[in-house]
Amino acid sequence: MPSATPQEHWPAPVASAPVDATVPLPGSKSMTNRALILAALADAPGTVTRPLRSRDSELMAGALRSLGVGVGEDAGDWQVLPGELAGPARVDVGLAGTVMRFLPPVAALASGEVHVDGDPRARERPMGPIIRALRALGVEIDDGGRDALPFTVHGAGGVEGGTVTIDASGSSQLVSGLLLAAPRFAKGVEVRHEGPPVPSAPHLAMTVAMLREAGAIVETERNVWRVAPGPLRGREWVIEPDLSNAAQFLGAALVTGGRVTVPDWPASTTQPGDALRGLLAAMGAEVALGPDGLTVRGTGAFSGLDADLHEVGELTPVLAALAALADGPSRLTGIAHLRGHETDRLAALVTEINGLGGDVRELPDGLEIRPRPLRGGVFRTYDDHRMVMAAALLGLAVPGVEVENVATVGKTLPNFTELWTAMLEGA
Ligand SMILES: O=C(O)C1=C[C@@H](OP(=O)(O)O)[C@@H](O)[C@H](O)C1
Ligand SMILES: C=C(OP(=O)(O)O)C(=O)O
Repeated sequence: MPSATPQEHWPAPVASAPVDATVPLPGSKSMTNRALILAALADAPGTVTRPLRSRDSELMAGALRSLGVGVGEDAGDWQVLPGELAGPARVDVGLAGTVMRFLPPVAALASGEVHVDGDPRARERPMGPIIRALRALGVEIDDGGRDALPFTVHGAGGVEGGTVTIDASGSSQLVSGLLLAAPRFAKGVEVRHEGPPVPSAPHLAMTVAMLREAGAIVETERNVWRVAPGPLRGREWVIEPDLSNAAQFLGAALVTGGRVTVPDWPASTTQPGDALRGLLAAMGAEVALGPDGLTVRGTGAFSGLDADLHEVGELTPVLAALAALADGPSRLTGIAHLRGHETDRLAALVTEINGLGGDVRELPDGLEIRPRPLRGGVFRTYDDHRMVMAAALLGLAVPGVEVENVATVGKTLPNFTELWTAMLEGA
């Protein structure tokens, strides 16, 4: 099936039989963009093997190049040549949370001006805490009083660093961004979080683990992270498949009562997508992790889900779609911060699933979903890749789901429609 252009609606295919497929997935967005930052700040050249090639990771590579880092290509892998970081530069973060939160602390290490901006929605995503934290660490930033994008980092060729307190309840990336560049700060950093709980604990664990793999000294306590100043090693980063992007494929096994295997599923990982094993099992799937990868089997019937998704928020859109097709009601909580994601995901899911005849209600911190017979219609995606993935899953069971701007899925999975079609053809 050809990919649709942004203006066309993509007719989500209905499953005519239980799926029976093995779906190899491209690399993790979160690992790829961390590896690029750590490689750029290293003391020797490095490589990123099997990286995700998508809008978010190309934006990260482009941003680093504009600061003087060599990011070359070799058969789809990236070779990273750290260089003197210097402006003037203009950085486009697109709608990538990882770029908008991880790049400014790197820009602060450069000499010269670095202007940072992104898509219109990027200007609405939480940035204030990291802007204020960088200022407290000695960085000059001109944001015109907006406390948000766009802004200009006036790089002085180095960052003093030290201790800073921030409220990272809006996004774990506000902490990760400070930590990833901190080995290069003169005093390193101590980040203390004060406020409602920080979401996405696995992503923070990923930041700490990858920093340590690069040779950084990192200590953590509850709501405190300390990174000592010191060199980062140039090394090879081998990127795991993106387990969050497995959600809709594995979900297809439940919806159709079939089987989906995702190869190369790591035996242990910091990726939040690994939680799919427990979450899908709780909905009634048979889940087996073996030498072939992760295999999920559905029986045709599956139950609703009562889960706190605070730590794995990015799984919400696909789980909500699955819940709308389940045998019983679901309650997904702990995800108020999704209002600051690519779109207000709670509002978007309520509007679009209910637009197909569903019954989804917004809670102060989540969603309540009561399955109802759904009908076809246009499913709007709000520049959110995961809304495309959610719509495709609904379309397996609901004839006539038309997905608006399917190309927006290229944020993290440019070959999504091809993989989806191949899955349905039993690849
Ligand atoms: O650090 C990362 O790679 C990410 C952290 C999470 O962000 P939030 O903590 O803002 O939800 C997650 O949702 C996002 O997709 C990727
Ligand atoms: C929230 C997400 O992305 P971002 O990295 O832009 O925050 C996501 O991928 O679900």
